[in-house]
Amino acid sequence: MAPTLMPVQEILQSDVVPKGYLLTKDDYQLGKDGPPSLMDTATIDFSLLYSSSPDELAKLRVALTSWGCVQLVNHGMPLSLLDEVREMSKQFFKQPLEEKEKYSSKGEDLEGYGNTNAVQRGSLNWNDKLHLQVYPEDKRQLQFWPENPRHFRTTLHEYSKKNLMILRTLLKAMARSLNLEEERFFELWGDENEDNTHARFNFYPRCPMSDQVVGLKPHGDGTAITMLLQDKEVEGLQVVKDDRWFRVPVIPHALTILVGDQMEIASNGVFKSPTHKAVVNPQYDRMSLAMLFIPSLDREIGPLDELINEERPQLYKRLKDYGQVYTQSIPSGKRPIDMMKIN
Ligand SMILES: O=C(O)CCC(=O)C(=O)O
Ligand SMILES: [Fe+2]
Repeated sequence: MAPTLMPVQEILQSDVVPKGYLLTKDDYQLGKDGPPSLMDTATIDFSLLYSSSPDELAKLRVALTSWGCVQLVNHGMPLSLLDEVREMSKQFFKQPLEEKEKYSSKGEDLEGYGNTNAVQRGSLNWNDKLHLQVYPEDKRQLQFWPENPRHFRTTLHEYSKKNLMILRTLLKAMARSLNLEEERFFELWGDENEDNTHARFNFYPRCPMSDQVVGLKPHGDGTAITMLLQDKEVEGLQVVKDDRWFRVPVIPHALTILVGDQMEIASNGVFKSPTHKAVVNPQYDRMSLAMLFIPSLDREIGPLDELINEERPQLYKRLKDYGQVYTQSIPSGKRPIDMMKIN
C-alpha cells in the first residue's frame, strides 16, 4: 500500500522543503534551451464550432494535431460559475486540516482529499488534491464530497453538467474536423450512465524553492479528453511541443482542453496527447480543476477504421481499461501510451 503523505500545505508551514520533493536526475527534464516560451496558439471560439464554421474547425484540427491543447472561449459556461468553482476550491483547501481530513483518501482510494500518493518515480509532486468521481451519477461517493463550503456539492454538480454539454459538442467538432461522422468519437465518451468523469481539484501551495520542485510531474493524461479550469491569476501549466516546454497562458474566461491518451489512440495518432506538467509559484498558491473524461472500462478502444490507411497504418493496439496500462507503466518512467504502440 502506498504510504499516505502529509498534505503539502502542512509541510509548507514548517518552511523546509523535504528532500523527497526536490527534483532529481531521475526526473524527466527538458527545456535546456532556456526558459519556456509562451504558447502562441490561437484560442478556439466554441460558438463557431457549434455553427460548423469551416475556419474554426480547421483551426481546431491544426491545434489538436500539433499541440494537443487549446483554449476554448465563448463556451457558453457562465463566467460567474467559473469564478464560483475557483472560489469554492480555494475555500476548501483553506480550511483547517481536521475539516479536510473528513474527506481523506485512505489506503488505495483514488477518491478523496490528500497528497498525491500514487506510485512515484523520482521526486514527489508539490500538490494536494481532492479527487471525486462525478459520472455515472450512481457511482458518486458522497462521503468524499465536502459539505463545506456550503454550495460545494450543488456547484460541482452544475459545473459537471455544463462540462458534459461542452464535451459533446467538442467531440462532434473534433470528428467533423477530420471529416468523420460526427458521432464517431462518442465511442470514447458518449454516455454519462456508462462513461466515467472524475473531477480533480489541484492545489499547489506556493513554495520558496519553487524552481527546485514540481507541482505535477510531466505526464500525459490517461483520459479521452481533459477539460481544465485554470487559476484565474497564477500561471503554471506547461506543455511540450517539439521537445520544448511552453507556458500555457492564463485566459480567465477560457477552458483549457488537453487531448488524452485514449483520444490519441482512437484518432490513430492524429490528435496528440501532450506531455504536460504544472509548475509552482514562489509567492502565490495556485489551483486548477481538471475534469477527466474517461471511457467505460468495458469498452474496447482502438484506432478508428477510417483513420487507418496505407500512409497511416494502425499505430496503436486495441484494448479495454487503459487505466490498468497507465498505472502499471508509471514505475518505469515511460509514457503509458508508448506501451500501446504497434512496433
Ligand atoms: O494544474 C494544471 O494546470 C494541470 C493539472 C493536470 O495536468 C492534471 O490534473 O492532470
Ligand atoms: Fe494532466
